[in-house]
Amino acid sequence: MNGFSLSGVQADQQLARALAEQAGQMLLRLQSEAVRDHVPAHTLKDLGDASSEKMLSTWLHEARPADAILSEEAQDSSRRLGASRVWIIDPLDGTKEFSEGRSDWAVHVALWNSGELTAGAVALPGLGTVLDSGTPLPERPDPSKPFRLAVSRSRPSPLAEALASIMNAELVPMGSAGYKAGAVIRGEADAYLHSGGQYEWDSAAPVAVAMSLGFHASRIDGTPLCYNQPDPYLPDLLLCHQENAGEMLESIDLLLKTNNTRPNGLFMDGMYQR
Ligand SMILES: Nc1ncnc2c1ncn2[C@@H]1O[C@H](COP(=O)(O)O)[C@@H](OP(=O)(O)O)[C@H]1O
Ligand SMILES: [Mg+2]
Repeated sequence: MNGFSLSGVQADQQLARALAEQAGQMLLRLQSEAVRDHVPAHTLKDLGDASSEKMLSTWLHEARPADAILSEEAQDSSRRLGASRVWIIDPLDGTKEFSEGRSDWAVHVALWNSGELTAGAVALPGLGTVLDSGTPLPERPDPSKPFRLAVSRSRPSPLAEALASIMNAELVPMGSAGYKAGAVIRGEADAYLHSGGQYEWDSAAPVAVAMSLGFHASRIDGTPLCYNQPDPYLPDLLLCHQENAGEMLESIDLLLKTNNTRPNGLFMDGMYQR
């Protein structure tokens, strides 16, 4: 396709997709060689994060030299706070799962432009797919089947566990925020709930993709997710179908009110004690 025929938004979207896909393929090769050569998990973790960061930042600097970048794997700079265009990237989301030779990990590339996420792609190399605003949606699941709530496999949020219990929902544990958001988009889960800690790079691309496809995405109190903030800590997220958002947010509100013993909330600040 001739790049000059694309509008700015389409060109950014195409760039986000190409970058996520290329980095994902490189990581997939790295992972399979490392598994073959019995490379220790902690070495593969560092190698994966560093190689994907290098690839994405080099290509972004070449393709969009004027834009700022916020990345999990690079030193943050205050320059991004005065920039109108900021690429928010997580070069390897689900690093733990990647290092264990699993397939639930992702590459996140999103563009924040003047207050909005305007482009995004989530590569799921373990599934051989890249999700973006053009991803076709599967048929909706049978509503008589139990509601499936995607949660972290290594640190499931107590709020998600409590919500699943009152909704009579099944918990579906998986690694990676992008993979869990992808499970909702791909129809493998009905919602993704996270609380207790996360950063802008964990959710920006998954949220950009999901919202462009018409899904609901917000903080767990229903307020908008705001990106390119001075502090990139963005600890919680609800991603679901629009028709489930109202009921889920009401139930979450009830749970937070009945369990709220500190200003940030028992479930919200990651300090929950069993
Ligand atoms: N309590 C917490 N504090 C900070 N980051 C968290 C977190 N819980 C999950 N995350 C981050 O969110 C991503 C998805 O986590 P999970 O697989 O547990 O759902 C991971 O990103 P990375 O793999 O990029 O570090 C993980 O580090
Ligand atoms: Mg991440």
